Order: sequence, then structure tokens, then C-alpha cells
Amino acid sequence: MTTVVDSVGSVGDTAIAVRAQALGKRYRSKWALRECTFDLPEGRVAALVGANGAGKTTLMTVLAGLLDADEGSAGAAGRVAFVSQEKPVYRHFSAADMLRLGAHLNVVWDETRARRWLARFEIPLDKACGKLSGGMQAQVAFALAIGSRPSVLMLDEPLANLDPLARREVTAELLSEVAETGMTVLLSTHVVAELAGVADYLLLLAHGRLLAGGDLDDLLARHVGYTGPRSDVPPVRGTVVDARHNDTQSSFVVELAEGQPRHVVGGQWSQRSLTLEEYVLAQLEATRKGTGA
Ligand SMILES: Nc1ncnc2c1ncn2[C@@H]1O[C@H](COP(=O)(O)OP(=O)(O)OP(=O)(O)O)[C@@H](O)[C@H]1O
Repeated sequence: MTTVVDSVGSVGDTAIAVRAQALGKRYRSKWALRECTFDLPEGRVAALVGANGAGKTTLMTVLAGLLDADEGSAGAAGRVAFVSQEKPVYRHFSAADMLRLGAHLNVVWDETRARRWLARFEIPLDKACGKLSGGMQAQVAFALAIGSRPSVLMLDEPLANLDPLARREVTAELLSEVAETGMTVLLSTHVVAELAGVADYLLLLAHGRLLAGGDLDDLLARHVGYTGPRSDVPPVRGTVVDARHNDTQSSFVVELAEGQPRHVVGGQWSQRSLTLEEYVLAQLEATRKGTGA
């Protein structure tokens, strides 16, 4: 069971908002999550990514304390709010009714903040939620979560029902909430490209296991793309995450060892930094081929 306490510990000077230790969850005999260990520092915006069925929803549900773990432990510091994929709202309630419910159910309630979110996205207060679009209903669910002033906000695929403009606006609003309140955000998504510049921490799940986790800048700094003449090996030492070849050309994604500098590569090779999406795709592809970590 997730322990919600004032503090779940710190690493050096950094307070930890969410800690998972060897966390495991199974449905009957099938493990959906296994040996999941990470420390998410406070004030971060963490992207939880992975293929369909990787275990993202299971992880969030366990972290939110709505499902018991079968192995290991999890803890979150302070108040946790969780918005599930279904973005639950009562169909016959208006947004204003939902806010009243939020005020009634939450120990801490910030009406101004919740109303500000609804106003920002022009959600009518008096219309029954059942008559709002899917994206608008999602905004009502977000407003409720924001109004509860969580220390840790977990959102399961928050961008799924939203149009491209709304997705950009929601991520921008989340960032400003983080800046104002210092809360920690964990959000799962398949729209990885849109988290560039938003997420600063990554949790990458594959088949229920944590494939990679950590500070996004660190992860991206240690993974480099190389393109050059057809070759079985890359032009640098390191772990090959992904390799692609055609008759004349080879491309590699290489994980450099910690502290290993990026050397200048020979004339026919070029190197480049990866985008978040390229990094995630390379890792997922490697797992699919069975070459990944
Ligand atoms: N209630 C359940 N009963 C049985 N198996 C389940 C249940 N919920 C999830 N699973 C299984 O657990 C695994 C992880 O599912 P989960 O929903 O956590 O993945 P996900 O990464 O969130 O997937 P998606 O991206 O498709 O939402 C899958 O194999 C899924 O079939």
C-alpha cells in the first residue's frame, strides 16, 4: 500500500516526492509491474511512457493508493491527487456542482485555483458535464484535482482527449502550477513529442519493468545518435541501444558510460543529440527486438 506521509526521504539535498522500491503488482498470475524502483524528486514534471500494456496505469494506480502492491513498497510525500484515464465526472452535475463536491470532499480546497483552471479553458460552469465534450469533461476533472492543492499530481493520459492547441495549453498551465506551488507532476502519455520542454524527468516502462528512469537532461546527454558509412559497430565505445543499416549507411543510438565524454567522431561519421521522442522510440524498439536493457 502506498504510504502518504510528510516525507518519503531525500537523496542528498533533494527531497523525494514519490519513492517506489521493488514495486510489483500482478493480476491473478500475470505480473503487470515488477521490481520497479525509483525516486522522483520534488517539483519535477515526470513523463511516464511505455507501449500499450507496459504497466503505466497499474503503476499510477498503485502509487495513488487505489490498488495494493503485491511486492515492494511505495510512498508519496503530502497529498496525492490522481486523475484516471476515464476523467471521471458525474454526468448530471454541472462544473459548478463538481467544484462544490470538491470543496466538500477535500480537506484542503482552493476554489480560486479550480475556477481559474475552468475559466482558462472556457468551460461553462452551469452545463451538465454529460453535455460537455470529452475534452471539456477532462478539464473539469483537472480543475478538481488542481483545486485539491496536491503535493503530487498524477495524471493518466491527460492529453488523450484534447485537441493539439488544448494539449499545448494544458501542459503550459501545468508548468505554471508547478512553478507557483512546487507540486510534483507524474503524467503518463503516448504523445511523447509534446512533452519536450515540459517534462524534466522520465520513467520508461516496458513489459512492467522500468527500462530507464531519471533526469531527462542526463538521459539525453548520455545517449547519442551516430550516422556514417555501413558498419557493424558504432564509431565510439558504449552500449548500442539501436542500430539500423542500409547498403551504404549505418545509424546507431549509443548509450555512453557515465562520465564518458562525447568524442569528436571521424570525418565520415556525424553525431547528434536525440530528441525525447527519438530516445523513447529507440529504447522501445530495442525492447521489442530484445536487444534492450
Ligand atoms: N484489471 C485488470 N485485470 C487483469 N489484467 C489487467 C488489469 N489491468 C491491467 N491488466 C494487465 O496488466 C498489464 C498492464 O496494464 P496497464 O493498463 O497498466 O498498462 P498501460 O501501460 O497503462 O497500457 P495503455 O497504454 O494501453 O493504457 C497489461 O498486460 C494488462 O492487460
